[in-house]
Amino acid sequence: MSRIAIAGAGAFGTALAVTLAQAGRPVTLWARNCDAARDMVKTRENLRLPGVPLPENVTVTADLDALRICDPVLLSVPMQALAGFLRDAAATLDGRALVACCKGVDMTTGRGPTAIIAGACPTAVPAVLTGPSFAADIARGLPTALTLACVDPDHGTALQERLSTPTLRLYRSGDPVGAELGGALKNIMAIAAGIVIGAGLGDSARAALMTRGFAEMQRFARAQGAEAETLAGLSGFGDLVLTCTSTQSRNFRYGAALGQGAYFDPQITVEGAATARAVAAIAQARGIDMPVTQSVAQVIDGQRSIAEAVTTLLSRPLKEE
Ligand SMILES: NC(=O)C1=CN([C@@H]2O[C@H](COP(=O)(O)OP(=O)(O)OC[C@H]3O[C@@H](n4cnc5c(N)ncnc54)[C@H](O)[C@@H]3O)[C@@H](O)[C@H]2O)C=CC1
Ligand SMILES: O=C(CO)COP(=O)(O)O
Repeated sequence: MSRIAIAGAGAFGTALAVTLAQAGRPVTLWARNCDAARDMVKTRENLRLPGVPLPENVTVTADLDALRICDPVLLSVPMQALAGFLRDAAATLDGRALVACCKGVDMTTGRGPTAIIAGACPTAVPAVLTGPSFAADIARGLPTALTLACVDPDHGTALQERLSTPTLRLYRSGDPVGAELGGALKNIMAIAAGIVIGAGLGDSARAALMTRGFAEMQRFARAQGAEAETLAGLSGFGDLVLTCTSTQSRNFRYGAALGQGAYFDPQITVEGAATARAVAAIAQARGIDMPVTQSVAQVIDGQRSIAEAVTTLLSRPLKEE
């Protein structure tokens, strides 16, 4: 059986490497930065996931050629870097199962990860691994459940078995578009929830925001061809609940900083910001009603204050739920 590879040695890729390796499956973890790879080889730790020792059967490398013998390859680079990464890596990675672990919509093309994989690697089997899970929780061996989505049921079943571990339980789905949109859209809502809490608007407002945000997520996903049930599962509703209610979420913390008018380190990965812009543009072009997403995009781009966004949302015409 070929080795599992993980491309992208951030917090999430490293956490997946740890749980898979602990379950007895050797993993090759690829980092683009040679110095970072060398440090990890030396210290057996990744600074993005501090306090978690890398098991012996995790091989860290910055050499893309090392992935030639691996299948599946999990893609855990940030969403806005995925297309560029695959342009460079397509010749090495085409033909195998490529499992997108990133959450978002590409700002340049408006595409999700599986469409980007299919465009760059036409003979690959695209799949998605997504759902409510913080890297630190997975790495600590806390119980976690995720969605593994793949159009082909045989490949989906094989990936589900290969990537489940005693603490990481994967549920199968045949709707990768729905699964990836759930993960992308909930990050926008997590920013909005953070804004609500940061600005002191209260828990009731957050519950309203999450519920109306979920309606908006379903509307957008259905218009993109997703199945409604997928959004109601781990990859949509599950991850929405997690990231809108936990300060572990970077998207939530970013929103909270916006709400408080506080500084937020721009080096921190906040997938929902670029995705809000991408989704707002698609929604506007296609006439999909996305008031929360539009407000988030406008607030993060400084086109509207939080007070103005709240007034606009509250003064929309009254309607049926
Ligand atoms: N951290 C978490 O708890 C979870 C993260 N995710 C998703 O995983 C994806 C990655 O997030 P994290 O690992 O948390 O981010 P991170 O900020 O910890 O690390 C990102 C990694 O990607 C690398 N990278 C950046 N640009 C790259 C490029 N052009 N080519 C190759 N590598 C590049 C960076 O060097 C860094 O190692 C995101 O889409 C995120 O939404 C999903 C579930 C949980
Ligand atoms: O996607 C995640 C949890 O499922 C991680 O959320 P953040 O990227 O907001 O930290």
